[in-house]
Amino acid sequence: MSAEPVLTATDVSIEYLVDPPVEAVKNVSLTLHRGEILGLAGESGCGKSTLAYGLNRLLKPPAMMSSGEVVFHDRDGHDIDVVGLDGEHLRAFRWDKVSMVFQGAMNSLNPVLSVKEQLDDVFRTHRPKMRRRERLERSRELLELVGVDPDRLTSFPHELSGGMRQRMMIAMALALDPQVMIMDEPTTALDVVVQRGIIREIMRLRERLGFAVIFITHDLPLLIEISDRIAVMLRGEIVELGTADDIYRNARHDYTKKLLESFPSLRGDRGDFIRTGAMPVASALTTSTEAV
Ligand SMILES: Nc1ncnc2c1ncn2[C@@H]1O[C@H](COP(=O)(O)OP(=O)(O)OP(=O)(O)O)[C@@H](O)[C@H]1O
Repeated sequence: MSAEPVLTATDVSIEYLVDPPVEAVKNVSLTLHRGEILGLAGESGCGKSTLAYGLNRLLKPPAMMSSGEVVFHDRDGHDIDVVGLDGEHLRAFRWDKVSMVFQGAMNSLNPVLSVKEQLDDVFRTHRPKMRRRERLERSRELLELVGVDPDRLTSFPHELSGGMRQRMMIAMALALDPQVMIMDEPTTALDVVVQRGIIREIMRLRERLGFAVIFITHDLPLLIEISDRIAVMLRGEIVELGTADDIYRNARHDYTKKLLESFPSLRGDRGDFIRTGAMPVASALTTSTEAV
């Protein structure tokens, strides 16, 4: 992780314009650094997804960003005012600079197109100069990157296991070499062994490709395991933000303490294996390399 910022949010507030209006995100400021994994923790309904969607300009009515600034610091040195983007510029920004992996790949993948056709779509839209052969090579490479046999390119989503579909989503999110990936409960619907395999893959890819991650999950032990820093949200506000070690060992806010206590595996000595050793993820997660 570097100290160089890649995404800065300042005083972001987001409302759902329903009756009565819901203030889902309130004056949130945070900085995501290049290559860092920032975990977003907090109970259901605290505003994690709304904030993530806001950062990537994916909010749809009745959601509205009522105030705030989001700036993307591109690797070529330019700053992009994300809130001000529209039309072609917004389309080029999403996927290219910041991509997103949602829970439940079946809802995000197109059921009537093969994986190859879906990856091809991404390239044809964002990299119109790429030749057919290059697109195919890059698609095969992406599948290999996420631990799926490239021969699966011709498969349709329903022909793949849940874990493979989620890996395909990650491949699509990686397709344009984004600098930030927002992952909203990317493995929640999967069983624990599959989850661990995918999380390990994400960590490995992050090391190799250097993108930063905003990782959203209810699984606080997992967040402590994989994050560099963790932001704890409560009723739309970030009430604590610190290194994962600090959050785990020296939580200050009562709510963070309560959240930690609600995970028995984090209490007392049993939790001490977490984040010890040089490779926390490898130490605590299974070492199977099978793509499931
Ligand atoms: N379409 C909507 N209309 C009105 N209120 C909404 C809508 N979507 C979300 N909300 C409200 O906004 C608040 C934040 O919701 P959000 O989904 O961002 O929370 P979350 O922390 O991501 O929850 P979860 O972990 O369950 O996904 C909640 O109070 C929720 O009820």
